[in-house]
Amino acid sequence: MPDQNPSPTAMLRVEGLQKSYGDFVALQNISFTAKQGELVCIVGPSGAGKTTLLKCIAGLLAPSGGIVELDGEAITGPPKKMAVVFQEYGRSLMPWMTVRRNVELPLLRTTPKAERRHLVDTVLESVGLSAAGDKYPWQLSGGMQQRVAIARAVAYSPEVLIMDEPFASVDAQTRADLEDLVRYIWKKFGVTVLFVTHDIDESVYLGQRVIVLSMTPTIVQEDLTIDLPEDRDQLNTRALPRFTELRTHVYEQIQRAKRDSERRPDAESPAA
Ligand SMILES: Nc1ncnc2c1ncn2[C@@H]1O[C@H](COP(=O)(O)OP(=O)(O)OP(=O)(O)O)[C@@H](O)[C@H]1O
Repeated sequence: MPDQNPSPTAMLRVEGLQKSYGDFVALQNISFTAKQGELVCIVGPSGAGKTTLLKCIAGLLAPSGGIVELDGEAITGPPKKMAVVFQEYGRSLMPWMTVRRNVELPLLRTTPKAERRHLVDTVLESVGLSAAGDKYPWQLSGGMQQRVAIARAVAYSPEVLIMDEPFASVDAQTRADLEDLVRYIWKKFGVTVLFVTHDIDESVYLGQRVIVLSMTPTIVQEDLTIDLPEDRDQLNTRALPRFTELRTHVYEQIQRAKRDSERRPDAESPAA
């Protein structure tokens, strides 16, 4: 039975979410909430259903059962208050439009010109791309392109920002910079962030919570509070003994998820 009296501060509520592809149960029973302004990371073994979960939350896939609510309203299609940043930034930016135009695109029908210009300036500055507004995406590095995708998502003033493996295809140094950018943007704009990653260290570094998914059929195996100091930086935070403890814990949870799925006699092997 779903909670009849959910917390008034839950920006996102997922309750008993189930998703099947034909006979294959990808998500069995997923429940969690994210409060307004929280930064929640989701990790799990490959094929656990992270993308499926995000697509259900983003209104791109219809759940087979359960509830997904944004700000108290059921999600039945892509919600206006939500923006999504995917891994393939190359495919999400329009190569024939300048950076400025790309960022402005979702605002064209909703925001007057002067306000739009100001907004685009603000977000480009926030992601360190003030000087690149007149360039085209193909003139930028991968990391810069992903900054444009983040700027565009933020310009839209979403209440929830969904990020699906956004930094999987950039180099390690750029990745560290982009992680810091996410925390900066999150604090500056007060947006609720749901961040899916394969990278355990990244999830612990970024998140206020880390949700660990089990293998298919998937449930929430653990919802872990990351009790690291709020002010984080790549060198000092990652050198904290507590950081090591938390990453070890999440690593063990993911190993457990894999072992449990191998032991299940009826386990279906996920499609390649
Ligand atoms: N359209 C589909 N039809 C059938 N099965 C699917 C479909 N999409 C995903 N699946 C299956 O559902 C399961 C979860 O897939 P999903 O892509 O959500 O996992 P994931 O955790 O995001 O994976 P990865 O970490 O490898 O990106 C997998 O076993 C996958 O093969």
